[in-house]
Amino acid sequence: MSSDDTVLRVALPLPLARLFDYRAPDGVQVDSVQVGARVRVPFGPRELIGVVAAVGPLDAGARETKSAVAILDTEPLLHGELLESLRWLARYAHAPLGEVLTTALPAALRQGGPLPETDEVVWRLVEGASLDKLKRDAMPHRLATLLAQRARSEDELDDTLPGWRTAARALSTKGLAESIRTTPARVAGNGTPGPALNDEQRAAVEAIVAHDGFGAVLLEGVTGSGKTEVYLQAIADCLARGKQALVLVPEIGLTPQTLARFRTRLGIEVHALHSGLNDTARARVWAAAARGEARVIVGTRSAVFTPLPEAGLIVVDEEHDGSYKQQDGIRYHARDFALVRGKALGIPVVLGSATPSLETLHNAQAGRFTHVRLSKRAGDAKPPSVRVLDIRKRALDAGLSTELIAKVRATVESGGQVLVFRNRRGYAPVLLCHDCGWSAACKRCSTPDHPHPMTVHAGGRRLQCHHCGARQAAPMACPDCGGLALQPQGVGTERLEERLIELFPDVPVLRVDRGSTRRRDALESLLAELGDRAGILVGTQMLAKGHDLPNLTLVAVVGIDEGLFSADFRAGEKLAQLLIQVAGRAGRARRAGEVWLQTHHPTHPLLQTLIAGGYRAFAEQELVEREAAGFPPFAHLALLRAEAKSAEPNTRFLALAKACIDDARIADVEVFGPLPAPMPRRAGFQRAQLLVSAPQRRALHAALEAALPALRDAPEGKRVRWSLDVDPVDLY
Ligand SMILES: Nc1ncnc2c1ncn2[C@@H]1O[C@H](COP(=O)(O)OP(=O)(O)OP(=O)(O)O)[C@@H](O)[C@H]1O
Ligand SMILES: [Zn+2]
Repeated sequence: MSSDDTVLRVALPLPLARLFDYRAPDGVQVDSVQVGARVRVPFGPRELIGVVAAVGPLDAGARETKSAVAILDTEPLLHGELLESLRWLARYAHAPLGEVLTTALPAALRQGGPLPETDEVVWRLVEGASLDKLKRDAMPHRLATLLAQRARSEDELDDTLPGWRTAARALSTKGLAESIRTTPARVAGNGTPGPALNDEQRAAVEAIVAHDGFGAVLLEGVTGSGKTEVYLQAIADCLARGKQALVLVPEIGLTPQTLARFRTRLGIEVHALHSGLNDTARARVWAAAARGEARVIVGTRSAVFTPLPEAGLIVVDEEHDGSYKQQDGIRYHARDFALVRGKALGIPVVLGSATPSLETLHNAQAGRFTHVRLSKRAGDAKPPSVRVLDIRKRALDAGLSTELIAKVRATVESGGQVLVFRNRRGYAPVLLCHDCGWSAACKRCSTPDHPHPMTVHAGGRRLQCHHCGARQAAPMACPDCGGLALQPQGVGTERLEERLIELFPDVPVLRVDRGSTRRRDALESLLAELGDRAGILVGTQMLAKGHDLPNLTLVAVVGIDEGLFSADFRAGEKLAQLLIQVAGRAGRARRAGEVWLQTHHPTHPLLQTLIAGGYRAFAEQELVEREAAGFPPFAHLALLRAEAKSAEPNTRFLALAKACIDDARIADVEVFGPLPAPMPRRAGFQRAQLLVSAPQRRALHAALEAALPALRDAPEGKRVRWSLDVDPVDLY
């Protein structure tokens, strides 16, 4: 094959399910171009960055083939396992490879930037430095003590010891410390040993490290049972074998507290990857991992795309967490993709949770995952006791019953901390006119049949739509009847906070939700400020995870009743997980914890089962029901969504899709719809959907495979925004 007849097949970031052929740039030997290298190519009037997916013979029927502008990588950026896994993902999501690669690469690399340098300035003590002359506990002494454990990069010092630079200068002048440029992670020191593991924890670590090759391990441990200690030991083992470890955590679980714990215990630089990093920093971590310099990477969802040339272990903490599912673009599930990668890499994957997803439990029961349990809390902590408070016919004060207020008072008076959990941000869920019954609805998200209420914020002065973000000032008078009887209905976290401050003026009341803690570390400093003092935290699910508050003894759950009656078949599972996780914040240290649950439905089966038998009993019952109803994990779903300014194009497109799937005549595939989405209008768009279900994945994929080519070309498809979600988590 002469190089004249050889072309580069390039994956471009376009919603087109094909590769694009280009000749090598002028002066470049086509044979020298490697699959996985980035390339800059002309596309219409613009230039795009793509990735070479294959090098192959020119298609005989091809018209003029343009030349690429430049090859950006001499070594392939994507190769080996990661490239193969991403190709798998493209097939599984029925998405163009170019879009999958765009999702997987850090923005700076996607835009064509060079693979960044990864050496950093690292501080260390000079040989034989004596700390005797330093004043104890002064900054230079504290810095020197840190450096005595191991050398540390400037980035890490910024995180751990604010204001360290002056101290470093002082140490350097005294000839005690020096800085060098090096690649960070190679400067391992000694970790600080953690608590001695209990028998269950030890068995769990052994079950993980026993895997020589791929194996999925479900680590089901009650809240506070020491799952993190198990991860840390397994990671230490992985490091000792000279391998890299990747740890995935939920979006709100990656706190500076977690990172500090990992760094101290492992005695090595831990690279964090999360949405708070800028593009350069992300690309640097990616590069450090690709070069094998980053040995431990802890990150949120998209960190699952980190290259791991020397992989040894992947951990997915809180594997049931909703934030692992990407909800737009390429709708991948980080836990599921972690399993795919683990298999391709031949390494163990640990899925940890106190409340495993039903998918994962089902896999464990079917024998596909090893199942290990931590059945009790670590150390001296006891499980919290749970009390259900029947509030039917009781007077409520900002949603709080008299008994509950008395209990909160008793708790703070005895020096304890209280968490009041309410999963609704804002002041009140609805603004209602008491004269005529008008209520404030979002103009962009409501239909005549489905008014979507706007949430009241700022003590009643502002209205906000939690779905499309629309905001406006609250009206002074009712727009319908002109009456002045507008009243916020129901209770959100803001209103609870306001009332609790009035009721308990002598203790700090802190509100924790997305409104109050936009910045990543804001929550951390709020909690640090509270310390061990008596006080009250009011919050949404942001408070349900990841935080160890030793002095928190009472968790009060108010207003979860909406969740008991949702139409979504996963609502029960989500509510059960949330309740167990929130309850798990209570009594994590020596003081015993209590959970009080206020409800109008004390006899609801979900609550009854959870209280009598815990998450286990709930999950078992729910699995039976899912099987009977033919829902996941006993069926596999794909959701085809369409949105348009009016309803008609959606229906046309989805009807066509249904016809295409029906025509394919794949056995056992069922199609439901077209139907309006559970939220039939959002931000001015009408929304409809088609649900495809099959008992076997293979049948589901065959049906999609058969229908998609026609849908991609159909004129009906050009009049709507449509997307396909394989394994949807939210059905709207
Ligand atoms: N073997 C042990 N002995 C004593 N204390 C332990 C032991 N293992 C863990 N702990 C302590 O128990 C607490 C809970 O541990 P850890 O955070 O690992 O639990 P977890 O299961 O990850 O918690 P959760 O998932 O509920 O957030 C921590 O303060 C930890 O230091
Ligand atoms: Zn809206």
